[in-house]
Formats: sequence, C-alpha cells, structure tokens
Amino acid sequence: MRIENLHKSYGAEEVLRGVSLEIDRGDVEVLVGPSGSGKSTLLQCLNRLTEIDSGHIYLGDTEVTASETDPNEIRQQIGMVFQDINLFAHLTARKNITLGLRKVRGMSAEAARERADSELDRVGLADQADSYPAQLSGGQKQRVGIARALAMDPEVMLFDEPTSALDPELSNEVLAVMDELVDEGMTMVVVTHEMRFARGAASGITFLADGQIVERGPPDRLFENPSHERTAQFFENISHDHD
Ligand SMILES: Nc1ncnc2c1ncn2[C@@H]1O[C@H](COP(=O)(O)OP(=O)(O)OP(=O)(O)O)[C@@H](O)[C@H]1O
Repeated sequence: MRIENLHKSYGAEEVLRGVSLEIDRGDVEVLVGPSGSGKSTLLQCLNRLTEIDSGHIYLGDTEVTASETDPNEIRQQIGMVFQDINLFAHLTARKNITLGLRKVRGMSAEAARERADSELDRVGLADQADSYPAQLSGGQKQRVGIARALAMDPEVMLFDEPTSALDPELSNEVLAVMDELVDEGMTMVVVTHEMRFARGAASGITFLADGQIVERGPPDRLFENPSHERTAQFFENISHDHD
C-alpha cells in the first residue's frame, strides 16, 4: 500500500496532516501514538470507511481513493477488525460469515457454508459455528470478526485495537490468531497498545502524534533507540502504564 500526503479534517480540527507511508506486501505495520493522534482515522481512510480531504492511497496499481473506485470492493480487499465486536446478535457465528459471502460475493449457500467453516477452523472456532454471539466470549467474538474479514480473501487486514476491550487471557487468544496471520505472510496494519505483539510481529512501527508521522522504523530501533524525544517519552509512558 502506498499512502501519499493524506490530509483529513473534522470541522476545524485537522486530524491527519500530510501522512505518507509505504507498506510492502507481507509487512506488518504497527501504528502507535497518543490518544487522538489520528491512528484510527488513518486506518479508516485506508479502506474508505472515512473519506480523505486530499492525498492518495494505492493498493498495488489501484487507487483506493479514486472517485471511480468502489468502496465496497475495496472493503473486501482490505478487511477490518474493530475494537467493538460488531457481530449480528440474531445470527450464529457461521451465519455472520456466510451473510457477506452470499450477499456480496453471490456464493451458493453450500459454498458459503464451506468457506465460513474453514475460516472458523482457521481461528480455532470450528466447534462454535452454531453458537450465537451471546454464547461466545469476547475473545471468541473477536475471532469470528477476524474469520468474517478473512472469508473475503483480503489482500490486507486492518486491526483497530482488536484486544483493548478484552482481559489479558482473551487478548492472548486473539493475538495468537494474529500471530498466525503474520506467519502466513498476511499484510497487516495494526493499531495496538500490545507492545509485545509489536515487538514480535511488526516489520515497522509508525509513531504518530498530532496527525503527523514523527518517526518510523523497525521495532528494535524504535524501542531501543528512538530518534525523537517525543517517541522516547511515549514508550517510557506506556512501559510505566504496564508496570
Ligand atoms: N467521526 C468523527 N467526527 C469528529 N471528530 C472525530 C471523528 N473521529 C475522530 N475524530 C477526532 O479526530 C481526532 C483523532 O481521532 P482518532 O480516533 O483518529 O485518534 P486515535 O489516535 O485513534 O485515538 P485513540 O487512541 O484515543 O483511539 C480526535 O480528536 C477525535 O476526536
């Protein structure tokens, strides 16, 4: 993905102020930064959930931000997992996945069911296909959300604080699934406070503050030897939060 000079304002507040970033196929980019720095907004721009004011986003040769590009197609190619698990409560885990496959992809009932079951298996939930969201733990629901995005066979997966509403044990279930995706070579952009995941899985860490990239680099360098005082301060603060 290539992100060029993105600008986005909400009213008078400029939330993204000239963000440029390149993410290679198979890379895992972790976005970090203080609350309100624009991480979620940036992520949402990448699959057109939020429209930008100016700049360009490319996925390979396709310009995501071009007016003729269909946002629904982009959202299949660039899947997203949110902090709030937004499953349909009246549908089973399997049906939550087959719905999009039938409606958007026009798959037959049988093919959709097969695909859903195979994605549920991939996230370790083969035995929960008939469960309703209320019968699942937060971590299981989040994994169904991941399976639902994966079922569309995306080229890129976006994760917006996928574990921050979960207690540590359930977070680990979700992180384990994310680690597997990393091992499979999935291209991922992840907003997370889980520095252990960032350290272990990220190819690059981007530190955002006030809607701009302060610095970017491989995790070891950013954690051990940041170039900017602001980055150092941020990592110092989070390590204290987790003491
Ligand atoms: N839909 C919206 N309408 C108006 N303002 C918004 C909207 N979404 C985000 N903002 C504002 O944009 C700024 C950046 O928000 P964003 O959620 O992108 O930051 P963030 O870095 O993800 O923060 P956090 O870590 O707290 O989630 C904030 O000041 C926020 O209030």
